[in-house]
Amino acid sequence: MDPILIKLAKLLPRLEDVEELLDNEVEARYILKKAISFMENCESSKCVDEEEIRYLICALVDRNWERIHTGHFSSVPLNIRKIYAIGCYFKIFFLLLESTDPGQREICSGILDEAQLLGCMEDWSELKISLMQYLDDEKVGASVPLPILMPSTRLQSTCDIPQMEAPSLNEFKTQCFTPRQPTLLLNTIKHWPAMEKWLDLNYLLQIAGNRTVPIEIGSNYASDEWSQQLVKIRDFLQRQFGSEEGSQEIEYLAQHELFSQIPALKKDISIPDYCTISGDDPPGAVDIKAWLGPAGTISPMHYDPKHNLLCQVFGSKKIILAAPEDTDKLYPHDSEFLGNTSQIDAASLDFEKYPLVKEVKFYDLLLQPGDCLYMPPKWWHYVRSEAPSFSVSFWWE
Ligand SMILES: O=C(O)CCC(=O)C(=O)O
Ligand SMILES: [Fe+2]
Repeated sequence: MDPILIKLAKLLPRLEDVEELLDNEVEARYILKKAISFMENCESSKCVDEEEIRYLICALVDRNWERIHTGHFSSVPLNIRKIYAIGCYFKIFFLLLESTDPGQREICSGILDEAQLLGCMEDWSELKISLMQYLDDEKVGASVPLPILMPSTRLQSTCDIPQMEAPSLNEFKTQCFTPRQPTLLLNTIKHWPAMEKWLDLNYLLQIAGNRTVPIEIGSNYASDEWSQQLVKIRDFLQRQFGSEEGSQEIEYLAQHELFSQIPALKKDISIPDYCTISGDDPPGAVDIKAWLGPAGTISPMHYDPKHNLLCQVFGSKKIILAAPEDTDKLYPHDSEFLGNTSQIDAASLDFEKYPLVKEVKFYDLLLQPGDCLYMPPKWWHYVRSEAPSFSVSFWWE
């Protein structure tokens, strides 16, 4: 066995670590007990049961994948997600015992991403990070090179909210944060390495192509045709920005914590200092989300509970805002999961169907590369990309 793998295997969960997860989980207990004891001894002896344990671990992963996909994700018990993640770890080790060639490592990297996206892995973060490094040293090339986007020049456009040129922390605090005033902050992220590097989509492909991410399919998450899928970034980039671009259904890598999944990309951005200004003492963590997609992605009118800086790396976005005071006139959906989302199409208002909308004050703006939009909590926003676009949002309290 590869000496690095032997070291990594020592980080695998032991029975005493997972005991409390397995209270009513007879099947999982039986399988994990066998797998744990196999891995603890795999250095010294060849275990006769290897084939059987490998099979059982795959069954455990499949069974808990099904349980995770039954009902709404938010109601899946945490221990099921943890058992799924642990099963994935063991599945990866069994695959690596078979072979560590690049193809096999890519398969394992996909399993690890799914474990991270669907499972709950916070108790095993050392193992996760070490495994990620071990699996992720392959660079991916494109079969047909992806385009290198041109830096765009600033367009004249209407802006119904105040604009400030990279304000100081104090200006931001007194003129935006404290009065809860949405503001367009011009040329605020011009210094990010991402501003140049990400224009070359082959760079994103190289660094992240092998990784699996959740993609939204269909242009609007509130419509019936909308769905989500886990896909390789390579396939997503090729479909949406490669030579076939435009012939496909719109796919959107939306609201995803890409930078904790792929730390190499985080080096290209930085958390704006404005996020240190906080109503909480000490300030809480900042949630960083990536939004990458072709022209025509739509986030329907909705609000979020936190302060938000939506930063634009490339492409531009048409944004329509409305104040929290107008919530009752924006016809939020009745369902629990869409309660923060309006039924109206903000880009094409239908006063007959939604008469109260006539009384709403809407604010239009165009978010352009290098700029960021400050949105206070609960402000409604509709967002449509006008060109291939990459934004990064920072949410904080
Ligand atoms: O850019 C988008 O499509 C939506 C962004 C958004 O809703 C947010 O940052 O909260
Ligand atoms: Fe949002």
